Amino acid sequence: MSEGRRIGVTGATGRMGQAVRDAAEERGLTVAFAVNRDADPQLENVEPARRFETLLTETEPDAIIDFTGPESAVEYVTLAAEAGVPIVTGTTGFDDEQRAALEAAGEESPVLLGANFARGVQALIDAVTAAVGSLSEYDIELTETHHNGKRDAPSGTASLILDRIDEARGEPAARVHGREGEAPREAGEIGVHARRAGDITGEHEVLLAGNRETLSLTHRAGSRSVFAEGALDAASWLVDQEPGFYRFAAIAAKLSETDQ
Ligand SMILES: NC(=O)C1=CN([C@@H]2O[C@H](COP(=O)(O)OP(=O)(O)OC[C@H]3O[C@@H](n4cnc5c(N)ncnc54)[C@H](OP(=O)(O)O)[C@@H]3O)[C@@H](O)[C@H]2O)C=CC1
Ligand SMILES: O=C(O)C1=N[C@H](C(=O)O)C[C@H](O)C1
Repeated sequence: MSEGRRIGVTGATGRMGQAVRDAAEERGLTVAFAVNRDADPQLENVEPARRFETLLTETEPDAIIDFTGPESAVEYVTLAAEAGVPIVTGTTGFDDEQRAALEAAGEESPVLLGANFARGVQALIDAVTAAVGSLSEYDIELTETHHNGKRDAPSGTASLILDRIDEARGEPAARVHGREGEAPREAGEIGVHARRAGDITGEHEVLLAGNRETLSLTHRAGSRSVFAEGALDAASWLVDQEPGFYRFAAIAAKLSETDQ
């Protein structure tokens, strides 16, 4: 997002909300408002979530960036769309109904969803798709590792990668979440493993194994600023778009050509 633009931030005191505000400040953007569910009245510049609608009208931001939880993200996306303000959400863990609500909001105003705003993850997905295409008979296991505060599992990124593998294979694979007891591997299934530990920012590994070789493709995020920068780039692109429901994966390549 370019200097001088004004953004609203939801989930502002969360891990990502804080990273977005820091990245915005570094770029010379103005945070028009910041809200959090239970904002501490002692905290400067963060208001309680119930003031969201009022702040939308009062501060007229160019775009909103949301990293909260599925229920609240749907609420913010719906309200922003009604007000005609473009909104980027990086929240993960949506169910089908919530996803449909996000898509419906896109009919009124630009809405962009991204399960992972790191450029390296987009490259990982491309590499995985290519590998699955040429190693079609190999077993696949996916492991994602995140900090101990993460709520949803598997990660939004893991689900995205699994969807792309299904597309590359031309059919949906059975997703086996962890294994316990007598659980021999069935042909074609994908084992999915979610680890939660310490303050790990986010790692995704796709393992492809044949009988005499393995290929391991891994992305590790070194800092949340990677996600925050990607979300700001997405917002910068979104403010010039017509109403619609957009996915980060579909525009990431355009951003890397222009903004980096
Ligand atoms: N797309 C991407 O690149 C990335 C996506 N994410 C996703 O972003 C989301 C947030 O992650 P993270 O920042 O680590 O989580 P945190 O729990 O650290 O932050 C979420 C924040 O949202 C606040 N919140 C919850 N409900 C509301 C509400 N109704 N109104 C306003 N604020 C609210 C929480 O407040 P309280 O603490 O009071 O509940 C908290 O401050 C997750 O879904 C995560 O998977 C994370 C990293 C990168
Ligand atoms: O909760 C996180 O931290 C992250 N969530 C996203 C996800 O669920 O894929 C992206 C990133 O891995 C960090």
